[in-house]
Amino acid sequence: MAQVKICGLRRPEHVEAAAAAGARYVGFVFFPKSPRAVSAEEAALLAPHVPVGVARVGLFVDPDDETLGSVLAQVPLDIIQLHGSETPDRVAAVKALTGLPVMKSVGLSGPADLPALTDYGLVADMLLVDTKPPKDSDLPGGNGLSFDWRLLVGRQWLRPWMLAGGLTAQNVAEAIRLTGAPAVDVSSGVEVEPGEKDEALIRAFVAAANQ
Ligand SMILES: O=C(O)c1ccccc1N[C@@H]1O[C@H](COP(=O)(O)O)[C@@H](O)[C@H]1O
Repeated sequence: MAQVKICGLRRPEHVEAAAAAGARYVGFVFFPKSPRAVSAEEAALLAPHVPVGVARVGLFVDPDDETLGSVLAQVPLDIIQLHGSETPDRVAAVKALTGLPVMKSVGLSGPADLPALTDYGLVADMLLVDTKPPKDSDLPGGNGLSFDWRLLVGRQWLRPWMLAGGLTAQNVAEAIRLTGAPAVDVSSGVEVEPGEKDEALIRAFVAAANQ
């Protein structure tokens, strides 16, 4: 049974649906270019809908210290997700600045990308193994694209990790079976259109991940 993170939540009813379905993490996207972006003020209104036992993850893309400080002053977050081109040194600096665990994304398209998981495993608290974004995409994640999961077969890293990238209720069980992922993260796979989550799709995803 894999743990589930539902990312890119923007409405209280979807936060509650994710938690009720059994998600262990909910994600708020602080990246203005995303169709799932929320402001700190909006996230502050969502946070009280997250029950105890469910972690509030703040997703940032190459944030500066001021952005992190401003969001954290308004929103009670449990984990910082860094989904940009942050270096290992920057990951360590964000941990020190915020005092929170940091989950660092690593985009994969082939075997040459795998060593980054070892490098970030030395500093990040968790790893998020995602699909490398297409070169012409405005979004470094949340594109609904999978990578070849066979890249991960038999591999282990220094830190707990999550699998992401193009997961849906239809493919998540197979992705977990193949990779042994202890946790999975989904955004566009539980949406009816970019940025619009759907409660039935959320429930179906969590059920499929728990098969
Ligand atoms: O969801 C977004 O809009 C987003 C924006 C910028 C960086 C990351 C983003 N989402 C993360 O991307 C992966 C995969 O998402 P998907 O399921 O393929 O849509 C996931 O970790 C999200 O947290």
